[in-house]
Amino acid sequence: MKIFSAEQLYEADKITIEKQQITSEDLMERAGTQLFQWLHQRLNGAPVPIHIFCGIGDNGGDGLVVGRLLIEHGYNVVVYVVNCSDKRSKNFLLNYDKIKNVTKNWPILMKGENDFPKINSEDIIVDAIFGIGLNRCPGGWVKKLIQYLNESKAFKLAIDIPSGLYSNSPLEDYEAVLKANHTLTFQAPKLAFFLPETAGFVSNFDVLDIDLDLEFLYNTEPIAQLISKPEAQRFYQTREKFGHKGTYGHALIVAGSYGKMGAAVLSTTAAFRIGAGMVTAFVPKCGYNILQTAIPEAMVITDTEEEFISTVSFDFEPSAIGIGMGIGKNKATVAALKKLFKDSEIPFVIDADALNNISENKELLKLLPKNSVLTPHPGELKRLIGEWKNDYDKLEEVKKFSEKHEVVIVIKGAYTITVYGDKLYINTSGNPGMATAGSGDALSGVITGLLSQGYDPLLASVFGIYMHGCAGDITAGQMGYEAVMAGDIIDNLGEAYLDLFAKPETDNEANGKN
Ligand SMILES: NC(=O)C1=CN([C@@H]2O[C@H](COP(=O)(O)OP(=O)(O)OC[C@H]3O[C@@H](n4cnc5c(N)ncnc54)[C@H](O)[C@@H]3O)[C@@H](O)[C@H]2O)[C@H](O)CC1
Ligand SMILES: [K+]
Repeated sequence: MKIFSAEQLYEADKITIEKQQITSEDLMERAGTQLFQWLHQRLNGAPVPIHIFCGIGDNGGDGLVVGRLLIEHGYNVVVYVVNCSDKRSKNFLLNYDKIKNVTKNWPILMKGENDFPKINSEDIIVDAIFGIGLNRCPGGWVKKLIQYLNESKAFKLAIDIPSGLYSNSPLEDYEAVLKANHTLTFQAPKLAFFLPETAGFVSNFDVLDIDLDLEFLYNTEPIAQLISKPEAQRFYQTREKFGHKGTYGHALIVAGSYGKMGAAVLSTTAAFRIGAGMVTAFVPKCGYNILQTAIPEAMVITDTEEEFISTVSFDFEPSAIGIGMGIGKNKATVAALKKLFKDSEIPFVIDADALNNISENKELLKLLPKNSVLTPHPGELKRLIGEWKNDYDKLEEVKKFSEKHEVVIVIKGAYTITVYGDKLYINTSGNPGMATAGSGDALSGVITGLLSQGYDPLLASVFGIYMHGCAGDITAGQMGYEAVMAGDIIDNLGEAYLDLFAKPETDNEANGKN
């Protein structure tokens, strides 16, 4: 699914109105009707008090539409107009008149703190104050109203976007944003829903399709691309009947140091589980028995050093190299990286201490093999590209780094974001159970294993991240978040493949009625 900027959505509105020969009022009615149906399906006529807070623009207009429809269906609704300015949008005014024709309880004009209504914890708050037209940080009594609503225990439903949040630019005041329990957003989610500093205001959301012009949406370059199952299904490369282990590549995992051999075991196993035909682990001598015992399927080459990597040598042409997991920062290891990067044309996955070694030895940056995949967690990213002001600044800096060094950067997090040039791919699988030691080692092994099967670096990253997260979701479903360990995620990669094309369970199957 594509993510568009506010400007692109306004453009989509305009084109939809022209091409479908409708008015903007019709489009608002369409949006408001979708909102009503979502609520009506869930409320089923329940007499719960619903407080709708309308701004004076089209977000407010949506609030008036859904308010009118709820009132017409007998719901217990009070509508307030948050009079933050004397301006009124055209469609706000049209719907302000319409709602007055269906009730004698006309919208209540709010002019300040004295007008804040009493809201009980079992009530519902509908936030239609600001949408994607927010153009400055809410202040004064309007900010206080947002804080008042946040203090309420009532269920908060945001229309299009929680008021006070920009759809795709940095926040100025975290106190002036509604903390929505659920957001109903039109046509496509907004970038702010997925970034660490702002995702917390959205928590859950549903996308309401308001039938914007498909051709425009198809032809418009998005500011980011969401990666979910449909995209992953398209990335998957089927296996031919007559494949053999050589068909699926021979990956090399360069990992481990004394006390951190587990990273080598996890990444090597993950490369196998995601489908590499053969995997050789290159480890310090101390890892030989460990690897041969833990993964008999893997071949093992050892360094001349007992406890750390000093010279990487191998007698075959790897189809992909994953390096860094648990390797530590010994000077000899840095020298080995230099030599390896200089001589090699093979696609790399560069993780963990290999990234830290690059950050501390900037001459390694110039040697970075093109089309490598770098997989930093936020701390490693800071060391690599320096501090950033906010999430948007971070993304811009990472795009510049990716373009300059011609590499794929995987920014690991709740929504892992893959950056390639100026393109952003936001993963939607995964869960907090995956914040556990070794999860990153497993991901590096997965991406290396996909590279080794011939997936290009961008596809190997985006598809690998999705599969790693999907395996994590299956694991959390089996044992809950807290018990998830990296090895369990790897063990469920096979299940993740099966899940990719499993037909969705019908309600009867889900309820055990076949
Ligand atoms: N295609 C769609 O997604 C559709 C979206 N719809 C809704 O329209 C809003 C956007 O409406 P717009 O009138 O452009 O802006 P807002 O309602 O978000 O803003 C209201 C108004 O408030 C002023 N304003 C902005 N910031 C502040 C502030 N901090 N303090 C005071 N006043 C402020 C600003 O001048 C705006 O005029 C979108 O979110 C959807 O809800 C359509 O209904 C259907 C199609
Ligand atoms: K809103």
